[in-house]
Amino acid sequence: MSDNQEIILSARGITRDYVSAGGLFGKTETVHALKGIDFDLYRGETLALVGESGCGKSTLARILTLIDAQTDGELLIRGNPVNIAKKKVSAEMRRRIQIVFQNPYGSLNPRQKVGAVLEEPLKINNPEMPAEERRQKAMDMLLKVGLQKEHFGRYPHMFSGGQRQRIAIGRALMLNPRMLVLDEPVSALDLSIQAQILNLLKDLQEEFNLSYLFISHDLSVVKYFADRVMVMYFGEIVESATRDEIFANPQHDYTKTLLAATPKTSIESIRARVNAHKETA
Ligand SMILES: Nc1ncnc2c1ncn2[C@@H]1O[C@H](COP(=O)(O)OP(=O)(O)OP(=O)(O)O)[C@@H](O)[C@H]1O
Repeated sequence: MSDNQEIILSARGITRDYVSAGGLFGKTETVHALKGIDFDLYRGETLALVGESGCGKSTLARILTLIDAQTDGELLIRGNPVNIAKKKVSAEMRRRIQIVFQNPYGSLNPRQKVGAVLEEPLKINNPEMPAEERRQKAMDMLLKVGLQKEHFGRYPHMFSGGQRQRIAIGRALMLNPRMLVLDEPVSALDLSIQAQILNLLKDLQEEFNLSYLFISHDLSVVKYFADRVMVMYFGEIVESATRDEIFANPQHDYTKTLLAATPKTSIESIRARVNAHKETA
């Protein structure tokens, strides 16, 4: 956890209902996707959100990144309430929280060269910025995420999955956010590439003092990567503790079930892969 305990984001009783028509006899149906989520995210920490498919992880990710509105409850960014449904949100707040999705293939525009992908957030956020300055910032970011100068003019399809995820991470960082929501950022990648991307994320976190909300179904990755862990089950956080506490002494039955389903070997192997990558880097 961070030394200075500065809270970047707080969720207080966040709920999200989805109401859909077309149930039996045309009745509406309500899915209670989130049922009162409470947590604080501190500066510089990685908070993992784990749970099985359908438990509400992506719904929470969309609310935290101001893509979707909560049905009830309060979201605070550095103490300031934000509510997109009530238009209580500034461009500055949007800038501060960015998201990286699981699928680097789907999240990049195939018709945009990498340089343009990286320049776009600056173009939208600060149209007055001179073109040359924008280009330079995009080029600096390209190198920072481990790509090369000559990649600037290439299209996304010319890159591997890992390289595309580097581009997506670079794009997310262009506006100097304080927080990234990482929604299964390495799940679509080969195991050896996962280690490289996790290392890149760790380096960037240290350099920019970033806070991460790290969504994952893979507890071996979480054990390597997270400082704290929240376990979600049917729209509720059923357990929340430090990484070491969760893995050594899980309290909730569902957490125990999740842990029992993760082979010890996979936890060891992610550590070995990451260390191997560090040695060759
Ligand atoms: N637009 C929607 N309309 C109706 N129900 C939805 C909608 N989006 C999500 N849900 C429902 O809300 C619940 C939570 O879904 P959500 O996608 O947040 O879960 P998840 O944990 O992210 O799952 P996955 O890992 O499969 O993406 C599920 O029951 C899902 O069917």
